[in-house]
Amino acid sequence: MRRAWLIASAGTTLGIGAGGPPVKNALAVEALQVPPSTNGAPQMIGGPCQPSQGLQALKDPAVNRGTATRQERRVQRGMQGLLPPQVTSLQTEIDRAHVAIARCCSPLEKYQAIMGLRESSWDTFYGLLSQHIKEYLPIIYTPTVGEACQKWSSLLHRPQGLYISEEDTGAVKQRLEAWPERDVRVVVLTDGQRILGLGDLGCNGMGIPVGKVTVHTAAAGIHPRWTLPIALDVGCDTQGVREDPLYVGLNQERARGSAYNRLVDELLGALKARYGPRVLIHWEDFGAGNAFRLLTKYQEQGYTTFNDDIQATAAVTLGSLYGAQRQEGVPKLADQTFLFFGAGQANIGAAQLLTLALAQQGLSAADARSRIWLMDSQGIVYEGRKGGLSPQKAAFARPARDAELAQAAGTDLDRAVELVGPDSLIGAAAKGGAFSEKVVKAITKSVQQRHGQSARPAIFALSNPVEEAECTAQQAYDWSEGRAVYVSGTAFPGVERRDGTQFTPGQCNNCLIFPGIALGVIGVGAQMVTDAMMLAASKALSGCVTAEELRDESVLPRIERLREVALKVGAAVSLEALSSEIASDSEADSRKSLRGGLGRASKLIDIEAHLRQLQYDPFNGVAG
Ligand SMILES: O=C([O-])CC(=O)C(=O)O
Ligand SMILES: [Mg+2]
Repeated sequence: MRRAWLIASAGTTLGIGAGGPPVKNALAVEALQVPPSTNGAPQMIGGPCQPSQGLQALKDPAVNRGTATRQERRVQRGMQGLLPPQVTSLQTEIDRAHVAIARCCSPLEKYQAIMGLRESSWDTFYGLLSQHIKEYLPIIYTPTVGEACQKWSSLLHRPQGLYISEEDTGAVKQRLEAWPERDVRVVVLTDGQRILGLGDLGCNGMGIPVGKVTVHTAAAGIHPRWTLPIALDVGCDTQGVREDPLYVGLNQERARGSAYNRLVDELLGALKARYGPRVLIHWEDFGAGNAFRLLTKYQEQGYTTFNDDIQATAAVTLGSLYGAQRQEGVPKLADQTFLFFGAGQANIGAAQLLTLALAQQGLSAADARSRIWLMDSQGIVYEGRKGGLSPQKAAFARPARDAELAQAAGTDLDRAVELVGPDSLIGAAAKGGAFSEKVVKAITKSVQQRHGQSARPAIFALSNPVEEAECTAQQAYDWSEGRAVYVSGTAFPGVERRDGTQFTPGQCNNCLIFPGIALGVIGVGAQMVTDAMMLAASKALSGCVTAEELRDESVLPRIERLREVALKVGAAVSLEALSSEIASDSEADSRKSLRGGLGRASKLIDIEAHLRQLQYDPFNGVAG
């Protein structure tokens, strides 16, 4: 079939392949109200001018709605006979999927069934997620996605993203052309080196960007067409992964140095050339040695980019600290001492953002840093420690006068807590069980000594998946005699109080932040992702927490409110981009009121309305 691609200007209505945001049905082909392109690329809408027919159409997840396909559509697209005669609502299709998935016996079986649905019908899949997000988020995302990555090589998939391997060096542009979509706005990229807390899974890490783009759509309504998951395969240093005869990746040690850099550079250049200068690059689960370096390098080169594990995790951690402050007994942020256990991307990012938050509360940068202690596998980080420090750790190294204390603590966390006397303990070291009874008792005692009997420590066990968590919610509660304000990276079941009542602490996962960042950036065509935008996101997140959630010991909004939270975070991010003049001119000009003289609250409402218009809604698609 001859294929022709349509190039559209913002706001026009075109006949194209199905699946975009809603609209009129002119010319007996799907019509799409083309949302304004904010990535600076010519807006080419993917899809042949002639819509696919019959079985071909039903194999397209953007078109297929199963029995919810309208009769006229069945006739137009030659689908009669290929579908059972009953024409139902999308709700019936969703209910059918729900029943079918409920038959699966394990989380991994559910993962396979639901991801199969994603490959078969976007509207049914995202409709199902919108109605059952609490049930399915732990399947499509952490923790089950971790198990899926560990077993990726023995799962059956249809292509869900792009694999770019070291062998593609020199031909990345051509590989990128295999991806059918012309208007991609968010690329989630991993090299698989540090998948959750599971280590180097190489090419099997693909499950993570696939899960993240799914959450971009489910939470922020980023259209599935606008997202592209990429696994960069440069090898894998985990012997066990490579020895699996079914392993799908390159059977080699990880490429490093110039070979690695050349491939990343070529990929980033190709993405920019194909999708425009403002395509959002979301880095995910890179090793610490590359994560900071690549982020800085491509920020400096003018890419619109953020690292989820550094910046979005930082924003949700800071959001949790803001939320914790709203609980009675928790000292104000500016009066606290913070001990970060683990000095990897998550905790360094959180320490960096916290420094900015404290500066906003009037502390000098030096004073802010003096409240922060970092502890890694060699103990407390201090100036002049043997073996040297990375620049990121060096920024938080304790002055030489603390060397003696650090040496006395050694690598014992309970000793460090006794000596430092923190009010907040933030664990992100992927050391399951590191917050022992002794540690929890020591921090509870130290907070009470400094701030009085009713004071409460913040204990954050952020490592993923669940077996890597530093302590469970129940342990934190029991060992602190009910005082700990607790959050975890992966959801825990409810905690039983001594009086028999239950409560459920919040889940401090970057999924409360990254979808809103993408929505906020895309919504105004922001040219970069700044720390100020991350701070704005944290504040918006903690602003979403309700009094009822606080009463239920959740200092973060409930995960089932993901979509509502993404919109609030997105609006705050867009507003920050507009105020600091980093929104693209064309987009901001088309929405003068967003820049205009309205008050902050009215502007936020106006921006939310604008962002809502851009969101994909499975119940309002064109495919039916
Ligand atoms: O994926 C998650 O649940 C959070 C995350 O980014 C990580 O742990 O690397
Ligand atoms: Mg991650």
